[in-house]
Amino acid sequence: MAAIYQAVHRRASSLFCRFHSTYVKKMRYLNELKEDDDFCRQAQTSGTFYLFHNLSPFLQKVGKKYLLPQLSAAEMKRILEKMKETEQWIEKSVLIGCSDEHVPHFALDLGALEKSVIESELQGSFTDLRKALFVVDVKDSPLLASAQALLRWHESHQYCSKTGQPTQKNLAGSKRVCHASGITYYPQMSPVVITLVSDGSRCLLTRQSSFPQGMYTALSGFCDLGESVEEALRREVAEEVGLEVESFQYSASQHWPFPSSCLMIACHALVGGQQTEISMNSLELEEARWFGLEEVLEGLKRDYTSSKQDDGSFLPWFPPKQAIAHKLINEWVKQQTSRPT
Ligand SMILES: NC(=O)c1ccc[n+]([C@@H]2O[C@H](COP(=O)([O-])OP(=O)(O)OC[C@H]3O[C@@H](n4cnc5c(N)ncnc54)[C@H](O)[C@@H]3O)[C@@H](O)[C@H]2O)c1
Ligand SMILES: [Mg+2]
Repeated sequence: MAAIYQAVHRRASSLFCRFHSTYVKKMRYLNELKEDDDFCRQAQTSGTFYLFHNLSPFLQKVGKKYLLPQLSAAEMKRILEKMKETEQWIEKSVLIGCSDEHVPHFALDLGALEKSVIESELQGSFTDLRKALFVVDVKDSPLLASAQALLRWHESHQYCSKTGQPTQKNLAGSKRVCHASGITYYPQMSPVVITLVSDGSRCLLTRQSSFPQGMYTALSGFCDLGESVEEALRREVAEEVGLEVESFQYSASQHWPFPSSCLMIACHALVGGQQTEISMNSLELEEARWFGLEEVLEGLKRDYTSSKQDDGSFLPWFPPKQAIAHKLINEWVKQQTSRPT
C-alpha cells in the first residue's frame, strides 16, 4: 500500500515538476531518494559510484592530473564479482548528489576488501583525503569532502548511544535508526567561526604548532553549545588574541572535513584602532601577528614548497583556494586595494 502511494505521489510530483527549473527538479529528486528506500535501491542500479577505502578516496593519475573516477553500476558489479563478493555491497553506499539528468551519485567505502586488488584492477590508488582534496580539480573537492564526511559519520554511528544496539542506515544514508529505541540519528557537523580580523590597514593571521611550516591562517574556533555565530566570533577573538571585536560582516560558508565535518562560517571583523595589541593564548596558538598589505600579497604568491628558504626556515604562506580562509584573505586584499587613498 505504501509503495502504491509513493508511486502515485511520484507521478503527481513529476507532473507538477514540469513547471520547475532544473535545479528545483534535481533537489526534489534527491529528496525523494532520501525518503524512499525502494526508489533509492532502484536508483543504485543506474547510478555512478565514487570509491573509498577506509575513508581514502580513489584517484587516477592521468599525466599530471588527478581524476576522481565514477564507476557505473555494471563496473561495480564486475569488481565485486572479481572479488567474490555479492552485489549487496552496493546497498552500503550513500547518496551524495545527482547530475542535472538525474543520474544519482553514490559513495561507497570498500574498506573491508583488499585494497591492492581494487587498485590494480581499476588502475589508480586510494589517496589520503588531506592530499586528495588539494590535487583534484577545484570543482571536485567539495564533493570529495562531503562524501567522505558522510561515510565517516556512518562509520562512527554504528550503534545507538542510548541502547548500545546496532543502528541501521536508510538506503540513501541520510539517517540511521535504532529499531530498539526508535531513535533516528542524522548526520552531524560542528559549526566553526573563522574570522579575518583587521585593524583597518593590517590583518591578523595566526599559526598553530600543528600547521605545515610557514602557513598562517585566519582565527578559527568551534561554536559552544547555545552560542550564536556573533557570540562565538567575539569569544574566539577575545580568547585567542585578547582583542575585542567592534564590528563584523559575514562573507561565506563552507563544509570542511577536518577533523570531521565542520560548517565553516567565514566573517571579516574590525577591531578599534586604539586596541591592537595582541595578547596571544599560547595554549592554542604558536604565533599571532599583524600582516600589512605588501606582506599578504607576497604570501599569496607562495605555497609550502616555494616558501622554504635555503637555511631551512619558511616565509609566510596562506591556505590554498580550497580553504575558505583563502577567500577571506583575497577579499581583504581587494578591499584594501580598492579603498580611496
Ligand atoms: N577551511 C579553512 O579555511 C579553515 C581554516 C582554519 C581552520 N579550519 C578548521 O577549523 C577547525 C576549528 O578551528 P580551531 O582548531 O582553531 O578550533 P578551536 O580554536 O575551537 O580549538 C580547537 C579545540 O577546541 C575543542 N573543541 C571544542 N568543540 C569541538 C568540536 N566540536 N570538535 C573538535 N574540537 C572541539 C578541542 O579541544 C580542540 O582541540 C579546525 O579543525 C580546522 O580544520 C578550517
Ligand atoms: Mg582556534
